[in-house]
Amino acid sequence: MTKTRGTPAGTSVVNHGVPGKLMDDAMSVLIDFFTKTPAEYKAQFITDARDKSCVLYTSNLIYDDHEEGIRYWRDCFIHHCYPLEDHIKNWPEDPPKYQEVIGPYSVEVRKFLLTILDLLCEGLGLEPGYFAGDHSKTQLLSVNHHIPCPDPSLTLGHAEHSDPNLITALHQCDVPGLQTRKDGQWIGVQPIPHAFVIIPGVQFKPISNGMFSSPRHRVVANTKKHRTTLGSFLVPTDDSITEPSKALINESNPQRYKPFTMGEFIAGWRGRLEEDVGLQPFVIE
Ligand SMILES: O=C(O)CCC(=O)C(=O)O
Ligand SMILES: [Fe+2]
Repeated sequence: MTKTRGTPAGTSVVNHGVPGKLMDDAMSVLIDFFTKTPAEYKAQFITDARDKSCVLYTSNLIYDDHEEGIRYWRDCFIHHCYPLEDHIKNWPEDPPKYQEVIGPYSVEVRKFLLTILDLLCEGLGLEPGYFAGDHSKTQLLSVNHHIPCPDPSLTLGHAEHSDPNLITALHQCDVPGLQTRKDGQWIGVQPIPHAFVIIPGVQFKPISNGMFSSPRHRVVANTKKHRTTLGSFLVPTDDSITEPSKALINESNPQRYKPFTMGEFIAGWRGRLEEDVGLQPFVIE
């Protein structure tokens, strides 16, 4: 059985079934991608077209639209992972082991996340497998790379946010930086070797009829070291419906959210950092 260590940012999970060697290989391939793969090769992934298979960008995908105009101290590489055979051919060929390592890594992380989702079903009164179809069909690997920052007091590696998707498994390198908010204070989420930090996304608030909130988190920049993290995101398809679990609704706990599709949610979300603002259109007053 998985051994969990509760932190307010979600939960760091070890003994999760993803082999430690595969995690180390994945981390080292991605560090190589950011630090050794020639810039001329990587330039092919820099694009404004958001429907491209792989996108390499700096700061925040949607910062031009962002009302606060926030810029992050990070580079990010993101691509689809599921179904593997549809996407692997579009992934980088430099480092040469990219596809050979990240293919099995993404398959194993997906299996693990689906197991976690089944455990969450129990607590939410949903039948096992409830999240296995369209709710979790889109799988993204989002890799953050933060170079050393001369003045961390001026910027953040990643601004405070909640993840807008269903669930995230975050794999940190050994350089700290992730922080979570608890009782108005920021607390560091220390990297634990071979652990994943599980971050339930904003979708769990309406699914749990308001019982769960998605943990708010941010990343502080570091003056000396590079920091790399691999985020595996499971995201509902655009037409998948999010709605409160019927098992949690009764006379004393009436339904608090209308059903909505992921497409409707994302159209209004557009990088808002507040989960409650993104969910506001679906609240039953
Ligand atoms: O890099 C980290 O530690 C966190 C990244 C994160 O929160 C995200 O990609 O949503
Ligand atoms: Fe996040």
